[in-house]
Amino acid sequence: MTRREQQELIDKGLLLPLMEEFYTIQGEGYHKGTAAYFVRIGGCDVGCHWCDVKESWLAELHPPTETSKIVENAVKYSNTIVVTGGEPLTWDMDPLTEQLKAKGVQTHIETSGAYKLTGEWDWICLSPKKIKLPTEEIYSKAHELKCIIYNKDDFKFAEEQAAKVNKNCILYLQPEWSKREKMMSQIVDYVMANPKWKVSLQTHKYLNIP
Ligand SMILES: C[S@@+](CC[C@H](N)C(=O)[O-])C[C@H]1O[C@@H](n2cnc3c(N)ncnc32)[C@H](O)[C@@H]1O
Ligand SMILES: Nc1nc2[nH]cc(C(=O)O)c2c(=O)[nH]1
Ligand code: SF4
Ligand SMILES: [Mg+2]
Repeated sequence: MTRREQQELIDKGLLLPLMEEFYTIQGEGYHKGTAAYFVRIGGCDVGCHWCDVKESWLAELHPPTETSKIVENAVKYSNTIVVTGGEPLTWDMDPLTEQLKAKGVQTHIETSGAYKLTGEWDWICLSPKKIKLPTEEIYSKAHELKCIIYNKDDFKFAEEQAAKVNKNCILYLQPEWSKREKMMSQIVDYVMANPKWKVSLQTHKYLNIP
């Protein structure tokens, strides 16, 4: 295949830069505690300084993989597939989710929402970032809003984002991992004072699982 042919398939979402895939327990948010197969797609240019998967950022480092092969493999493990990254919406998610839905599995996405929403999703976890805000369209579609708290200013940003989501969207505050000791007590106080919010922890890190 020439580079140009490869790029055309990537543009169509028929090839995706696959970083890793693993069967684990969803650690975060509404579905925490539920077994799911994770598909991590490389490529992200949002640039969160505290990102816990910076190795995902450069798409070129991850092998272009046939979407059909990703699906064929993933459905062997679980009937819930979590697509994450990197930023999965960097790519056209229509072929991936169309094929997953054809196999009858649940499709979940972890996204910053910074790019056009593609794909057919049973669950959208929107985790907005100040440095590259979500597109307007995703706020009406998100099932959960998961705001990361790194410092005090992040509570204000979380409220601004909560004002934009639909009324059924479940609201979470999740401590940034390296600041968890400092921020957790503030998050606890905040959630007790503002009970529309819930706490989300990265429980997989406490459990030492992927
Ligand atoms: C690695 S990101 C990949 C998906 C997408 N790019 C996004 O940011 O939503 C998966 C989730 O981990 C969160 N996350 C990343 N680094 C984190 C950290 N250091 N502490 C807490 N949560 C983090 C993100 O906000 C997001 O909700
Ligand atoms: N167990 C587990 N749960 C997760 N929830 C969101 C994750 C992510 O990196 O997107 C993640 C992850 O990497 N592992
Ligand atoms: S948007 Fe997600 S993957 Fe990209 S840098 Fe931020 S946390 Fe990491
Ligand atoms: Mg993670």
